[in-house]
Amino acid sequence: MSTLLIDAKAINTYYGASHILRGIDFRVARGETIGLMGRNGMGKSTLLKSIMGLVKPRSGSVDIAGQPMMGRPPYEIARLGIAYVPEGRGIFGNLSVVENLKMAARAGTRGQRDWTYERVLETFPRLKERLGHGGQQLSGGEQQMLTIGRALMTNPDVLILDEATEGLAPLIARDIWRICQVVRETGISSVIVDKNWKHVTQITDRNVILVKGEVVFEGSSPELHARPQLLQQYLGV
Ligand SMILES: Nc1ncnc2c1ncn2[C@@H]1O[C@H](COP(=O)(O)OP(=O)(O)OP(=O)(O)O)[C@@H](O)[C@H]1O
Repeated sequence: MSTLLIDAKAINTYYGASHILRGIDFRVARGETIGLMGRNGMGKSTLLKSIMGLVKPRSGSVDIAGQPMMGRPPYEIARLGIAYVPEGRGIFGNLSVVENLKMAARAGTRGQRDWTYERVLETFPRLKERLGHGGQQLSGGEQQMLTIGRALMTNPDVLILDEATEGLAPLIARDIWRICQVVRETGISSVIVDKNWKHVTQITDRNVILVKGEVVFEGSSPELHARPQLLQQYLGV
């Protein structure tokens, strides 16, 4: 079995005539935590959507767990163990917290059921206090936790978080980072897109920086920290 859970090669993605992703290679190995960084509009979300089958690249290949999946629908990609939490959430506002979580439950690709309803609630004590609430009655941070909790209920091999802490109060954001660490410790791979490079690089094995749809840096957190001029140049920090 391939050890690469995601193996995207030479991806070129367009929106109409705009050439957004320019020959990107991006891979995720089992157990790896990856930071995907870059300023606004550099193509991070488009890369994630290209992997998830939400946007079809014009050329390149996307293999998921060793299977060629480019152009396949998102649910088929999710079935291969990829859980995607898009920017801006996406819970079912008219369903309760319990319903949102329980409807997502399934075993992972190897039959694993590490993330049960009970474990998700232990990990997100705030949700436990809101079980009967409808999704739309939750605060932004609670909604984000519910989306992540729902993704974990699918027992994924890879968890993809696009701007999960965006707009959240610092205490709530800290809770999301704690959860990222728990996810890492349970051996699930993650791809984390976040503006806070300090938090990102604390938990990542590898970081990828995009500028105008191209990979301009790829390396470990110590490698990135050793080159502060890159942070300045590519992230504007
Ligand atoms: N549906 C769309 N149609 C046309 N252009 C789009 C669409 N979505 C994104 N774009 C453009 O594609 C480029 C890359 O956007 P993308 O959302 O992938 O960037 P990003 O790095 O995720 O940044 P952000 O943090 O702002 O989401 C931007 O120039 C954006 O304006």
